Amino acid sequence: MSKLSKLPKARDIMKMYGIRAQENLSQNFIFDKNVTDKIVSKAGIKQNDSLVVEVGPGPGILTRSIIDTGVKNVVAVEKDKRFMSSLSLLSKESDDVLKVLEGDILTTDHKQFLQYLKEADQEAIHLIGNLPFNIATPLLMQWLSMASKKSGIFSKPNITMTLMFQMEVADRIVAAKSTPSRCRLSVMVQSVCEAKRVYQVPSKVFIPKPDINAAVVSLKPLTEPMLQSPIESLEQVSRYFFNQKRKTVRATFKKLHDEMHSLHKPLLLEIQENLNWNALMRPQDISTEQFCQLAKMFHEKGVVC
Ligand SMILES: C[S@@+](CC[C@H](N)C(=O)[O-])C[C@H]1O[C@@H](n2cnc3c(N)ncnc32)[C@H](O)[C@@H]1O
Repeated sequence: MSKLSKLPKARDIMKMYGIRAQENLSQNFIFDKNVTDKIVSKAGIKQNDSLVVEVGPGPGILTRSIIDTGVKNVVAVEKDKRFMSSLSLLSKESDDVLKVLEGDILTTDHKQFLQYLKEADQEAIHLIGNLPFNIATPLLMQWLSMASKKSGIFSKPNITMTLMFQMEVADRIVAAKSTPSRCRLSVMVQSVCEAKRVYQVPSKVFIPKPDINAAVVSLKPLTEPMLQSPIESLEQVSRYFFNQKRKTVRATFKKLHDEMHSLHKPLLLEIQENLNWNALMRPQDISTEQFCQLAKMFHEKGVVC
């Protein structure tokens, strides 16, 4: 039995410190360790893996499941200072495997994670979290951008993200082309990562219970990059196409042509000819590779949407 099991239960922590869930921090807690153990098993964390970064540990049940794997370092970033006392107790009990940072994950300097890795470390790194739903998509976009530029923690190889999203967002992240949930987010994610939905979590496991179910998604940066332009070009191109979701590719190119500066019009026609796409496709039928190809051409020719 884990020595952490001697610590107060999460519900008792909430009572002891008089903590109530705050909606503005998207606090929907999981108190059932069987569920958090399952999330951790989906992450594939192994004993002696170098580092797990957890977003928003809150009362720390998922954190306990992570520590129980025997990983060398866990860095947990929590914005709500009301959890600091119980998390430092957990840190002590973990023999300092757990390091707690009070702050906002969106602005946390990744040097605070990198300090726990050796220069030549090739071991697995995990980013994990029952994400606060109000920052889940902006955080994912930030990490995709960093992964595409190999900056921050993404300068290291062998990173896996195991992240909980609202079910509808998880469906959009993993949606294949020509499926109903396909959108700009699917293209952005799949241009940088391999994405799989690995665990469906019913709303009843959360306290307070949200209106919708959630799902855990596993994301692994591609070893052979598909994106050959800055991710911002892909962002711009895919946004333009998905803003006219019902239009065919031909109609979208025509609209773009009409809106463009006259200097760019010949370049656009050249791009269109080289693409050799089915003009009757709609944005959801365009593959991620095709969007990346388009973004590269736009970037190289200096054309903006
Ligand atoms: C959905 S709860 C999950 C809590 C806990 N991991 C669990 O599974 O029970 C989200 C957690 O993220 C924290 N949080 C919200 N916004 C944050 C931010 N910008 N940076 C870091 N933590 C944040 C909340 O305070 C809360 O503890």
